[in-house]
Amino acid sequence: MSYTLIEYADREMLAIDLANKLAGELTSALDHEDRVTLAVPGGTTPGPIFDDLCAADLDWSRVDVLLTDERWVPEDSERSNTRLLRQRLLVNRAAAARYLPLYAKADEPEEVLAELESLIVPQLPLTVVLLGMGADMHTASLFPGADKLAEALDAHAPVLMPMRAPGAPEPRITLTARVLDQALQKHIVIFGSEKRNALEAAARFDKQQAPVASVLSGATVHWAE
Ligand SMILES: O=C(O)[C@H](O)[C@@H](O)[C@H](O)[C@H](O)COP(=O)(O)O
Repeated sequence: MSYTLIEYADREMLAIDLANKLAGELTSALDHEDRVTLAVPGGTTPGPIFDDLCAADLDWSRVDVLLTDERWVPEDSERSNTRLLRQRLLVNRAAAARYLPLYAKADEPEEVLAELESLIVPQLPLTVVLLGMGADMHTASLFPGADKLAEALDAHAPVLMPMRAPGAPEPRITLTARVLDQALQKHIVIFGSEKRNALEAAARFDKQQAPVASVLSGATVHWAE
């Protein structure tokens, strides 16, 4: 399973360089496509990347932005990834992008799954995907031990799936492994030694134990201490 690892001097340099790289890939894709898609993670890692990327000089009006996964909480919750995106990515020049939601008001994701999925399906394959990873080797909301993990890792998985996992305090909704893996450009961003060791170990585990292994092939991993 071959991936490329880039080490950065610090997290700030990583954010600047990675934002430039993502913007460059979107710009190149826009040269020959009417519309392109950018999928990004939530969590605590990507905020500084969004702060740089939102200022990129490209035709954001032809970019569809979506999350790789969402926690099933209202948009005003501190835990909402949508909230993070609205505050730090869908601002500045990137405010012109179209946002494809992974959340709608409903008690459970199952109630609105088909509606959310129908907006995403026409935009596939994803042009550029940025993923985060947990030290438990989950990526997006593909958690080891999650109730529907096997189905979400399957080559014939639907595009979007609800997911509940022991390590996740609320239900999740996630793009499935095959959708993430089929992205034309794949990037994974991780900070710290614990995650780097986990990432390097992931290639030796099966995908059920290390879901991130399902998207590693051909990916670029961006790391800073
Ligand atoms: O909603 C989420 O939590 C994510 O999309 C998730 O997959 C995240 O990328 C990892 O859990 C890493 O999270 P941190 O960046 O907070 O360590």
